[in-house]
Formats: sequence, C-alpha cells, structure tokens
Amino acid sequence: MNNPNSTIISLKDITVSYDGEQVLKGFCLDIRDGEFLTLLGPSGCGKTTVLRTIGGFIRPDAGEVFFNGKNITALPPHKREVNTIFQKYALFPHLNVYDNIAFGMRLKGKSEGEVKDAVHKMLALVNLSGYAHRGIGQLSGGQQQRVAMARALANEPKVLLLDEPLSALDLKLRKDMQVELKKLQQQTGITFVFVTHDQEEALSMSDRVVVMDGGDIQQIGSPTDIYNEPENAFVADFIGESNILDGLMVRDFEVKFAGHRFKCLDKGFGDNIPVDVVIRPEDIDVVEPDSTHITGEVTNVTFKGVHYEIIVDVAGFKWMIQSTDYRAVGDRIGLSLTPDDIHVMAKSQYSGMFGDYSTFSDEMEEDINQTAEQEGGDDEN
Ligand SMILES: Nc1ncnc2c1ncn2[C@@H]1O[C@H](COP(=O)(O)OP(=O)(O)OP(=O)(O)O)[C@@H](O)[C@H]1O
Repeated sequence: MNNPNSTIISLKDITVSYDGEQVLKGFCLDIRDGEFLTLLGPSGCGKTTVLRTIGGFIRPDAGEVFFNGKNITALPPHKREVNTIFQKYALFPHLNVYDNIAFGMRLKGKSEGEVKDAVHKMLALVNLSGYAHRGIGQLSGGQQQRVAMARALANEPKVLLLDEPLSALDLKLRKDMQVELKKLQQQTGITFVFVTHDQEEALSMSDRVVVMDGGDIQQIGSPTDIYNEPENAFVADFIGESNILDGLMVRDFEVKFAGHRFKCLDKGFGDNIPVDVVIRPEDIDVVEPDSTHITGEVTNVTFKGVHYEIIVDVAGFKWMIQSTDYRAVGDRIGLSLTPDDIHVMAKSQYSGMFGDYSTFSDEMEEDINQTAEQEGGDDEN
C-alpha cells in the first residue's frame, strides 16, 4: 500500500542548462507516494525538463534526484522504477496491440504465460478487451493512447510520468480520457506526474498542482487552494479568469481599490502598502449603480451557456464579470463585493503585466498616494 505521507521522488537543488542557458536553477520538489501531481505552466517554463530529469533522460548539471530516499541521479532511465508516456504515443506501428503491450515484459524475460495474463489484465483495465489483435493503424487516437497507457502500466512502474498525453485528442475525447486516467490512477495507486499547460485539465484531475513559470515554482497546492487562494498575480491570472487590480492595504482587514474601501479577510501586509487585489469574475454581484459601489458601463456581453460574460468599463479600465442575469451593452451597473470575494496578495514581479482585465489608472495612483499621505504612510509609490 502507498503511504500518502511518504515522499517517493525528491528533487534537490536541480540545475539544468541547454546550450549554456539555465532552464532550472536550484529546483526543489517532493512528490508524494500515490499522488496525482500535475506540473502546470506556460510553454517553455521547464515542465518537460523536470519530467525528463525524473525519468533520467537528462542528467542535471547540479543537484540530486532521490527515489524512496535513494540517490538515483546517476541511474539511466531503464534502471529507474519510472515509466514515461509521451505526447506522441510512441507505439510500434508494425506490432499489434498485444505485442506492443507485451514488449517491455518480454524484454525483462518474463514467460509467455505471465505476459499473456498481464496483457489481458491491462487490456481490461483500459477498456480494450477484444482489441488484442488489432493493428495500431486500425485504432482511433484515444484507443492508441489507451494502448500506450496499458504498455506503460504493464511494466509495473512505481511512478508514471505523463507528458501532455492528451494534447493530440479532440476536446470530447480528451474529457473522457481525463476521467479514465484519473480512475486508472486511483485503481492502480501508482504515483502520476502529469504535465500540461491546460489549467482546467490540471484542476480536474490532480491531487496537487505545481504552478511553474520561468523555471520556478510559483505555488504548490490542491486545486481548490490554487484556485481560491492564489499566492501571486501570476497564479491568479494563469488559473481561471481574474480581475487583477492595483490596491492599497490601508490596514489589516481593509483594502482600497478602484476608488472604494473594502473590508477583506487579509492581514499582515503592513499599513498603506501597495498590493495586488484579485477578484474572480463569478464572485462579483451586479447591483443598481450608486455611490457606495464601483460603477461602470457594460461594453460587451457574450452568452456562455450557463452564464453571461459581461465586460464592464470602470473609469476607462475593463472588468470581467460572469453573471446569470442578462445586461445590455450601454447599461450602467454597480459591482458588489463581499470580503471573501477580495483576495489580497503581495505585489510580485508579475504586477501590471496583464493586459486583459487588469486595471490601473493615473487616477488610482493619485488615489493611492493620497490615502498614503492621509494615513501618514510612506508615499514613495
Ligand atoms: N534540447 C533542448 N535544447 C535547447 N533548449 C531546450 C531543449 N529542450 C528545451 N529547451 C528550452 O528549455 C526551456 C524549457 O523547455 P521545456 O520543454 O522544459 O518547457 P515546457 O514547460 O515543457 O514547455 P512546453 O509546454 O512547450 O513543452 C525552453 O525555453 C526550451 O526552448
């Protein structure tokens, strides 16, 4: 049985360079036994490099890889109890389904009897019983991916590395395979390390998500932690839709932005400190416009099936709202927020980077300076 509290893979201070350029620098990560862990981040942030380091396809310039406490940094891929499934399924086209799945076991010298039992068990696991003698070319993309899964699982790895395995599939099939993969992981108890740049995929499948950017970990947490309590503006922007605003933490539990003061649940930033304020579009309630609320004019409305996506111009800056109530372009509306809708975070290197739904104006800057002066804080900003 897995011990969910024990670490199966540990990356310690890993540095990897390509052509003299460092992609990972002092990268550390502990992966728990039996978990579904997803590395999530934009293209080029180093996800595949982390995976290849675990698999042994890359030898890091510095740092160590541990498997159940044993240093495996120098071990070649085939000597690690780790298997990889790549984006392109890498099946042998000239072999049928049965022989593809049997391949690794035969290489290890298992008897044909053992191989036969295992292949049929694996085919049942991935819902392909009856397909043993099909040629690879006679299978759909989703079926090929399932054969690749069966082949990897037949080797009984302790850890399965999956590098964007679903990205070649169309949306419907991809959703079905997400459910199947998650089920397979739970049934087998094997530790899955999954790479994707699709945040919805990461949130729906994982026990924990590692959000990466520029070779660094921005946040590690459960999907709900990552979504509800992003640690910085990068995570907030990358996961789901967000309005990211420049704000001023007036004091504990009180923040000012867009010309209004709000009660919030955050503390410990200090008084009159510039902060990022993150508000999810679905948390904003639409009310009648009045002086006690942020007000704006609707500039665009898109029907999204369960809700309308409404773009509101607030003092020259766009906010995004998701509401089940229809509002027409040109309507003036008020935006209502409760303290738990307001997420305050320390300003990061990412502040002000986001074009879409971030708001910052000279007016607001003035506002911030004024408040700082009023409250006797430092007015450097
Ligand atoms: N073999 C290589 N030689 C040179 N540079 C490389 C090599 N492999 C990756 N890189 C570079 O290293 C950086 C990280 O690449 P990596 O593939 O780990 O990112 P990723 O997050 O997996 O991206 P993607 O989602 O696009 O696959 C990128 O800038 C990439 O161009």
